[in-house]
Amino acid sequence: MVQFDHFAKQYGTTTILQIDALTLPTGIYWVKGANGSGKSTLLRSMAGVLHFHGDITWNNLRLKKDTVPYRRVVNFAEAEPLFPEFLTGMEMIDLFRTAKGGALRQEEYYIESMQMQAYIHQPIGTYSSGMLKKLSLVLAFLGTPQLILLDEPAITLDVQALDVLNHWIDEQHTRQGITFLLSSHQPLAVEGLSSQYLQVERCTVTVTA
Ligand SMILES: Nc1ncnc2c1ncn2[C@@H]1O[C@H](COP(=O)(O)OP(=O)(O)OP(=O)(O)O)[C@@H](O)[C@H]1O
Repeated sequence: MVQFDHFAKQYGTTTILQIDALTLPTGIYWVKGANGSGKSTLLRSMAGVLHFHGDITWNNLRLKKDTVPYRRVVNFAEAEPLFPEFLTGMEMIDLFRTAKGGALRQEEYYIESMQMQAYIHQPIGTYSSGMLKKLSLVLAFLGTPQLILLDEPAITLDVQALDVLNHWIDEQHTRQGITFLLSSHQPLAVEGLSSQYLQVERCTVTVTA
């Protein structure tokens, strides 16, 4: 369960989001909203990447007080990921898996199902945008996350890769009870997607049936 407690995010003097109190039970949420409404700001705040006022809690872990344990179970993939170009995909995976406490060789299932074997040992600087996106999605599933935040996961993915991603989400939600927040401008074909979604509008976030 996610809880927002007097959450507010400003850039300079402009308030982008204000959520006094909001609880999100376990589930799969589609985060909707117009360009510039604050979807990425919301997800980046929840990931602990941005400074904000108030606090966000995942179960009993408060982001600001329990930062390390919170970030261990909350994984995030940026809309437009940026990684050091001189590292290989596998080196990034090793770094993330170790930091997130994932089991040895956990990544193999994800690499194989996304068919990334041919380039996973190549430097990231040689990757296309779709290859980079796939890597960022693999990283978001490593460790033992309880909440996964995916910002625009569908962009640059081919149809086959999108099917694989939908399967990962459905499988991890069903088997492990992982909660997902997925921001997307396109309708998502995830099987377990709840009928509720998060509507982000300037300054407000509402859960809508
Ligand atoms: N670093 C920043 N400095 C100042 N303003 C910012 C910054 N980042 C985002 N904003 C502003 O915050 C608002 C929300 O941006 P955000 O990227 O969260 O929107 P979004 O809903 O994800 O948009 P899109 O659908 O276009 O990706 C926008 O008005 C944007 O201009």
